[in-house]
Amino acid sequence: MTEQEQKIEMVNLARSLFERGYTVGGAGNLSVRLDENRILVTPTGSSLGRLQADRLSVLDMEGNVLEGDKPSKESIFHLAMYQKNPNCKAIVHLHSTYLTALSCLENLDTDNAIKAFTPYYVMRVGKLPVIPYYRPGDSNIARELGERALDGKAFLLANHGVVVTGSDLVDAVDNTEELEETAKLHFILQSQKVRYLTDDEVNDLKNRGK
Ligand SMILES: O=C(CO)COP(=O)(O)O
Ligand SMILES: [Zn+2]
Repeated sequence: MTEQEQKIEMVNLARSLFERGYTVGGAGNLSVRLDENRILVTPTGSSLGRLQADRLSVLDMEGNVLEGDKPSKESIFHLAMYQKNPNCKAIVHLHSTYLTALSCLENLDTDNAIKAFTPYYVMRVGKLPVIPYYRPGDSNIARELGERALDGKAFLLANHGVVVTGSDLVDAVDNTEELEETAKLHFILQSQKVRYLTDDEVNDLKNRGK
């Protein structure tokens, strides 16, 4: 894909997320690793429903702006994750309803906020560690996500939202949609007796990919 095609893909996927209610207002941000030395990221304060390809921010790995508008205030955590995990090629950060609701609960299991009860959650995401609350844009989010970037594909930011990675932007968006759906089911099933997948069932899925 050319760089221009990657920009257009980001605009289209962001609009699709916005139109289906995964994000509102100016919340959330997306990024893609363009090459060894540069990332593409959504501008700060922008609605994911109304991005423009030629205004997306291009940054070097130190966070210097090479092209486009002022980048997301969360670019520092995006950069930290790319620097620590070379397999991470795209990142979606949203305040989607069910995952954000989950992030506000007390007494979450910080190693894994959603225990597996469906195969696609295991195949696409696996587990959901929780990062403690810091204000949006705080460099501590970058420090924590950098330290844990190799631990998994998705992270819940306490009292804030979710961060999901992928092998490209389509993969990161698909992982995010699956995870938001899993959080929704988690709440629907809240007062029911759930049969969780057994360790053997989870391991069998892990070995098969998606
Ligand atoms: O979700 C957000 C902060 O956590 C949105 O911030 P930006 O508009 O700077 O990307
Ligand atoms: Zn946010």
